[in-house]
Amino acid sequence: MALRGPLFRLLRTKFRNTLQQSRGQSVAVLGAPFSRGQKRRGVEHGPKVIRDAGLIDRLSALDYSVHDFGDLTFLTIEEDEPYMDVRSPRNVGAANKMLSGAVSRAVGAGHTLVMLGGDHSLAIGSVGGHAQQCPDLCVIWVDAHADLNTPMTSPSGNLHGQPVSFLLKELRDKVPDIPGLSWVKPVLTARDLVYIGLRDVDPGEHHYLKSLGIQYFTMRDIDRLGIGKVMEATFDHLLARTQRPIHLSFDIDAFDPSLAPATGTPVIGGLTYREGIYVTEEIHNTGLLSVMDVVEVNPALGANREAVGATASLAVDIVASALGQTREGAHTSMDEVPAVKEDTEQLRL
Ligand SMILES: NC(=[NH2+])NCCC[C@H](N)C(=O)O
Ligand SMILES: [Mn+2]
Ligand SMILES: [Mn+2]
Repeated sequence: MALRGPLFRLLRTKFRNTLQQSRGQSVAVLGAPFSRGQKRRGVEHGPKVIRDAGLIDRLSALDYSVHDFGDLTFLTIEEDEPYMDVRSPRNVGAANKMLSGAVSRAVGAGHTLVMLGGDHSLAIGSVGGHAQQCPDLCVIWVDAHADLNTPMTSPSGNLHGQPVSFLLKELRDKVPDIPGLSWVKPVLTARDLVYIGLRDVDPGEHHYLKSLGIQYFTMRDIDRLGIGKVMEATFDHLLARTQRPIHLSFDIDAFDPSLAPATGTPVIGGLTYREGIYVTEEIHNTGLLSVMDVVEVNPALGANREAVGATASLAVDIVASALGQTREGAHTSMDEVPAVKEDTEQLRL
C-alpha cells in the first residue's frame, strides 16, 4: 500500500526538517544596494535596514552557519542616457552582471543564498546567476506586480517592472538589444515560473501572462482558493514532474501596504502576514529553496521610523520562515531540553 495523504505529508515534512537542520547547512547573505531600476532613491539602503532589523542573528539562531558576504559595490556609470524610454540601462546592466557572478559563485560554493535588494531589476542577475549553477531551477515570484513588461510595453520605463521579460526564452524576440543589457541570456521558460499575489498588472503584461500560459495566482485567486490550495497548485505546477531548485523572488510590496509601507510601488489589498508566512513556510518544507531575493524595501519612503522598522522586520520574518523558522517551535537536540529545565528549577529555588 502506498503511503499517501496528510499523515504521510506531515511525516515527510518533519523528516525533511530534521534532516536539514542536522546537516548544519550554510546560508549566505549578499546585499545589493541598487536603486536605478526605478526612480525613487532610498531602496539602495534596503540591505542595511534589513540587517539592522536582526537578520543575521535570526538565521544563526536557526542553527545555520551564516556567511555574510556584505554588500556589493556598484560603480555608477555617469553617461547613461535612456534608450527607448528605458532608464539607466547601462547601470542596471552592469549591476546585474556583477550580481549574477556573485550569486553563481555563492550557489556553486554550496550555500543557500539570500539576496537583499535593492530594486527588483536585480532579479535579472540573481535568477541569471542562479541558473548558471542550476539550469533546471524554477521561480516563485511573490509580488503585487508581474514585472513582465518589455521595453516596448513598459508604461514607466523602469527596469524593475521588466526583469521577467529579460529572463523568459519565449520573449527573446520581443526584447530589443538595450545598451548594457545585451549580455543577458534568457534562462527560463514560461512553465518554470509561478506568480503569487498579483493585483496590479499592465495590459502588455496581461497579454503575455495569457498568451504564454504562465501560471499565476492573483489576490482574487487567494481570496477564492485560500493560500493553502494556492501553494499546493504552485508545487504541482513546478515540482510534480521533477524535484528541482527553487528561486524565490519576494517583492515586499506583495504584502498589504499596512504591513509593508516602506516600498516604492505599494498597492492596496495585498497579502496578510499569515498568508506571506505560509508561502515561505511551505517553500521551506519542500527542502528545495536555493536562492531567495528580498527586494523593494525602501527606508526613505516609510512615513516614520516605525513604518520603516515594521517593513524591515517583516522582511526578516519571511527570510527566517523560508529558512525554517516555524510557528510550532522546534528543537535540534534533546540535550538542550534538560538544560532549560535546570535553569527553571534553579530559578524556582
Ligand atoms: N518591482 C516593482 N515594484 N515593480 C513595479 C512595476 C510597476 C509597473 N508595472 C511598471 O512596469 O512600471
Ligand atoms: Mn512589486
Ligand atoms: Mn517586483
